Amino acid sequence: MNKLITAIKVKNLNFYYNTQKILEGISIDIYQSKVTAIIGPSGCGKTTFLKCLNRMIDLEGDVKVEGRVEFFNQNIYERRINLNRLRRQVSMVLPKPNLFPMSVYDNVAYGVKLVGWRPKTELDGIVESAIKDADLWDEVKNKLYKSALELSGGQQQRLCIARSLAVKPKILLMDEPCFGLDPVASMKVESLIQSLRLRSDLTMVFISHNLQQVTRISDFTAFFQSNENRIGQMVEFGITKKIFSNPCDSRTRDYVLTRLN
Ligand SMILES: Nc1ncnc2c1ncn2[C@@H]1O[C@H](COP(=O)(O)OP(=O)(O)OP(=O)(O)O)[C@@H](O)[C@H]1O
Repeated sequence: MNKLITAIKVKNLNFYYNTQKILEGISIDIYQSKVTAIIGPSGCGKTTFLKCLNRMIDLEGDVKVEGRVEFFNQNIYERRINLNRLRRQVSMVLPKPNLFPMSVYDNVAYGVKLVGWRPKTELDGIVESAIKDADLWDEVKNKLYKSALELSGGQQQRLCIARSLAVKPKILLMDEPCFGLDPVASMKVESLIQSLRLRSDLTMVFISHNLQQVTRISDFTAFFQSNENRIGQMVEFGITKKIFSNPCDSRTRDYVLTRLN
């Protein structure tokens, strides 16, 4: 493997909803241009962790974050951080498509327009290339001005990814991107992640309960689990092949083996 560059460095992260501790002592490096999967049982804090990486967690109300999350060496919990810029650079796709009740085109153009005015021809080019990057162009090129909500669930999810790609994020966070999709639609999202993997300018982090999928599309895997006090911890992090063939921790082995076989 080539020399790894850290895009996001998480150092000793603790997280609380109200006063309840949800995550404890999480330290992990997210490597640039690589795909990192977050796996673990329901309720161990995977989504919470993902939202800490671009401060979407701030929107959850009474929360407290301790420790550091550095995005290319800058602590994102510093006061002077520009949150809109951060969330463009570290973009997040949710489990259920959350498109706006607007046309396909306007959904993808939305974030780009927020950044600043551009001539129509330039905007058209950005929208087309983001939809192509999301492997969706052939399916929607004749429906650009129709409501995005008329697309199938799988197409809507790929359009959400196109909307994120349009603002040229450095990191794409995806929380169970195949949630609720049928196997064919799920496979299309998976192929899309595979094709985005070839891009050296994009780093991806995704949560999945489908461990077969994790072995197919991730380079690194982090296994999270709640401890006896029901606080989420990262049990193990490593190269996906190693986590699934020869993990260091018996808890990882138990989780992975019972779900893969
Ligand atoms: N907005 C909230 N306020 C209070 N507690 C919350 C909130 N959101 C989540 N929690 C709690 O935080 C803990 C971690 O939840 P989280 O959704 O991060 O887990 P998860 O590992 O992503 O679960 P799943 O795999 O089921 O999606 C759970 O105990 C959950 O009930």
